Amino acid sequence: MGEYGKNHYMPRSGNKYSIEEDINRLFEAIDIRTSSRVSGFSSEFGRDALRKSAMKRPVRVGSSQASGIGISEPVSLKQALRGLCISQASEMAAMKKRLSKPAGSSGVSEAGAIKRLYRAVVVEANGSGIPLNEGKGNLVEISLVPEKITSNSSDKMPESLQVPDKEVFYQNSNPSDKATTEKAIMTRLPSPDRVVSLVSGSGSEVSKPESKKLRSIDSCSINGASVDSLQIGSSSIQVCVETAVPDKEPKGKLHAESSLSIASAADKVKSICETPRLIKPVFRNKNFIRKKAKHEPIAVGSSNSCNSCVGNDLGSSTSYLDSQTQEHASANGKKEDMKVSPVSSSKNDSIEVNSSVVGTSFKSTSSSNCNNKPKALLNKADDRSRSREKGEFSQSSKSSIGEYSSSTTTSEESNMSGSSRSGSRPHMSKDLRWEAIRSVQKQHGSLSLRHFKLLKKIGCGDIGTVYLAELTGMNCLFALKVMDNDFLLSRKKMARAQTEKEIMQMLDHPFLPTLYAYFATEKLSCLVMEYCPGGDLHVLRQKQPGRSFSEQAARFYVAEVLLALEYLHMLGVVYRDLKPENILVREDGHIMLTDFDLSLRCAVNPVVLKSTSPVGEPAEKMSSPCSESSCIEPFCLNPSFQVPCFTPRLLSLASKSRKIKSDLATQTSPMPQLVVEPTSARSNSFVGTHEYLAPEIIKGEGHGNAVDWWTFGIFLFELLYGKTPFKGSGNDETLSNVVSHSLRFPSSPIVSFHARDLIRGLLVKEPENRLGSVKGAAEIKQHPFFEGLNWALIRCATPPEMPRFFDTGFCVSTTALQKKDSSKGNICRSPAAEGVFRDIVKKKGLDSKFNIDSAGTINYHEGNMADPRMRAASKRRGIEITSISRPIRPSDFRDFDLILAMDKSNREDILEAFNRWKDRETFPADAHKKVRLMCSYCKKHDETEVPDPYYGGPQGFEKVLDLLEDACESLLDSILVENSNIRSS
Ligand SMILES: Nc1ncnc2c1ncn2[C@@H]1O[C@H](COP(=O)(O)OP(=O)(O)OP(=O)(O)O)[C@@H](O)[C@H]1O
Repeated sequence: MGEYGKNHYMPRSGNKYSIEEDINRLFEAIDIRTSSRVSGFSSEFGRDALRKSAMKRPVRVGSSQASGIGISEPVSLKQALRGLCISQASEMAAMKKRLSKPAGSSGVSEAGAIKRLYRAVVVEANGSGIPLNEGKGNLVEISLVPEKITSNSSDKMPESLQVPDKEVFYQNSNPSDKATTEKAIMTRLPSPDRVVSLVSGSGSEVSKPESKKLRSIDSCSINGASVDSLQIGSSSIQVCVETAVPDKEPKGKLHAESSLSIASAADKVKSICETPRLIKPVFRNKNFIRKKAKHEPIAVGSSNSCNSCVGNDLGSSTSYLDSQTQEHASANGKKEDMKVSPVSSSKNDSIEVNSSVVGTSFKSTSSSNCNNKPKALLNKADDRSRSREKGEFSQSSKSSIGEYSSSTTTSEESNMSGSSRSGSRPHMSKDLRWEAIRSVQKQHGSLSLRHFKLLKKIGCGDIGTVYLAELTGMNCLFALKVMDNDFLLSRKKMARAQTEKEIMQMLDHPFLPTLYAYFATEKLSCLVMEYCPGGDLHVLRQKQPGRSFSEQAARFYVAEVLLALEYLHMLGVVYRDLKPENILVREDGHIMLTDFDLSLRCAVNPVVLKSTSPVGEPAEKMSSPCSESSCIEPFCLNPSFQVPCFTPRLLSLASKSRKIKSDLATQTSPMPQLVVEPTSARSNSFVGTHEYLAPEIIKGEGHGNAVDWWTFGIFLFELLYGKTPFKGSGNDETLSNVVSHSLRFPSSPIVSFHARDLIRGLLVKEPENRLGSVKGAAEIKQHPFFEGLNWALIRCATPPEMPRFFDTGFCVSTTALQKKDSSKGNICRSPAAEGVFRDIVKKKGLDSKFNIDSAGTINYHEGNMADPRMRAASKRRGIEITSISRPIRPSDFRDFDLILAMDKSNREDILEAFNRWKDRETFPADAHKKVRLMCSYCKKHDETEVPDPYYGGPQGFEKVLDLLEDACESLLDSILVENSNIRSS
């Protein structure tokens, strides 16, 4: 990690970043004679020479002269391997975890994985005698196949869902194909477990610690090539050195090959996402295109607004939910089940439910929605619903189209390893939501719908309805996606639901959703996900001046989306439905890419591409390794925050031609590049959203990973210009425009050259020439539009916009305060005390961060009080922070000294509680007047937008706590004075 690691992690923890050491040791242990061969190898790592050599030719494995990964380019391979094993965005989280754990405590060793991976590559390269990359010449392929999460027995889908699900798979296949494919699946599966897992697809966790461990390497020979399969956490990495693999599979024999490929071991390392082209898309497909219900205003209780709306069956009206909410408060679980059951006549409600915790979450910086205020969230969700109903913001004309060719899924399934996967994810096992889920499971044996209180319907999609739900008794909020099995079966959407669930089970990334649990009954299937209170980017864009984001904000959002897509591609998932509507805003302002039911799953073959250098290219044009410790490039050894390393400097020259640009990018990246892109993925499904559909999908030419880079271009365009580039008056015209119209940029708003250049590179109609299609996200990240961006730390960056409402409420008390006031029993909060508090924060220049609510509560504008670090720090200081997930109660005013109400929308609740409390308690006579005064004070500060220097960092917490402590003390003094006044009067 070099300076980077030292600067940013070591001082805090005192630990070293072990992965780098491990890698270094690994490389030292290998007899690398680079220096003798490479002239000019003078620096510590011989970077100059390495760079030159790297630029001349791609990596050659097994060749006699200085070839082989790690021999001619040890540094770059090292970096490449690191990049492979830890996606850059999650690297931070992984490090955090490592640093917080005692050495050796983790079952997963990324360094170990790298070693093994490296060993496998080098051994193969040097000694196997296997014909190496004859056809491809210069590529070492490392297959990274996401491992299928298997179900445990309790995670099986209901019987009724299994067979029909297969039917969905094969809906468009002829019987013989189906039989072949089924047979192929069965042939490949070694154990009944796997059959269950693949057929039911109801995989879920096995969150046992040992399953995190690096597994043994299974070796096999595939078509003469050696394949080593190595499992790291959730992924099985298969290392192979194989003969040339065509980038594109030949067309025409797609279906047959699917079946065959499933049966053949070679498909472990090959993409087998071939799908028969069953439907000629383009305009013939338009009958299948229908508007997605979610884009229609939520019609309460209407049946046609959303076919899949479980909520309709449930009685989806707001009033219903409200009443349900109330009933929940008093009724038993049975009643809840009945309410939730879509056809309640049967009271099924047997909601037997085989639940399973899927894994362990991370989200270290984002607050958990545990202990929040459901009511507040309810209000917020109400607001959002109202907005939709009014068509104010979220009325999007963009509807997803999901027309699958069925065998895609089949082949994808076959690619998933059937072995058991640890449910544990390498991040934040301490997430309160996991604890809450586990606790309920422990208590009741399993998790079911009756354990959730549905607070609000958030929205309705193509395959299900999403509710804001509280895990009863746990003060934890989740988004609960409820799908009606009968509906899914009758509409042949079971495969989509299955795909979504299976993909979500694999995810462990800051910008992708965490699936906490999955359970199903005969009637319903439910996904328990992380709840995002910030709405979606479509809505957020509409709120911007001019309905478009500033370039800075757009850059932030697209960068986070890029990292999410990169991670998905590494897992072999082509997302296919990128659009602002599918990007939710977390409460910390960072994004979450959702909705995977249209995604394509396939194998991915990581490729280490060695850069080539044109003869005579002056060395100065190549980015030099950073000697000045000023590089922000995560792969750089000397990163810093200002000057990007390896960023192409000549790209502007290349704007005339994608080809030239790509070459230049290669030239300026002297290191071999690791490309983990599902480049050979192919599907003929007609899926996506009209305005976002890539030309190759519309033309029915078969598509692969490049569709995500097309949609990425449209997405950036829309964020910047407030509209998509090819939108026509109707869907047909839009599709026609996509295929035939050239890209034009509106004259306003003014958008920078770099942004336009990036869009131009992405919106190339031929997928093979599109930016990102060959080298994936890495290529896009290098574009000057992103210059200066610190990819690894973006999750800690301050988002352009925080959700308007903090949907969390916190009550604070200090033990000291309570003791001091024990004589009185009740602490009487007074406006005078609040005045003192206000003065203090004002004096400290922090009055825009804290204000006093009309109810006399103190609002803290930024930061996340629920963060476990915050809690731990406050505990050390004897301050107790209790986060609550319910409306404020009158007694809270007695029990807590400070009530930090994070959600301004629930002010009325607070005021009501306050008034009820005050009626029964002693209170100064002028309270009402003061309350009014504070109200106007509050209003003023509502409008204040302040940067957030305290957000996210430990020092920030400390400062907040300082402030809090001061405030508490002052408050106490005033309270005591006030109380004694009251007593004496
Ligand atoms: N985790 C979440 N937190 C908050 N809101 C969510 C969450 N997941 C989904 N939503 C919202 O719920 C609504 C329905 O989502 P859902 O994914 O079911 O439908 P969709 O996005 O229309 O996708 P599809 O129809 O393809 O399933 C959307 O408005 C979405 O923004």
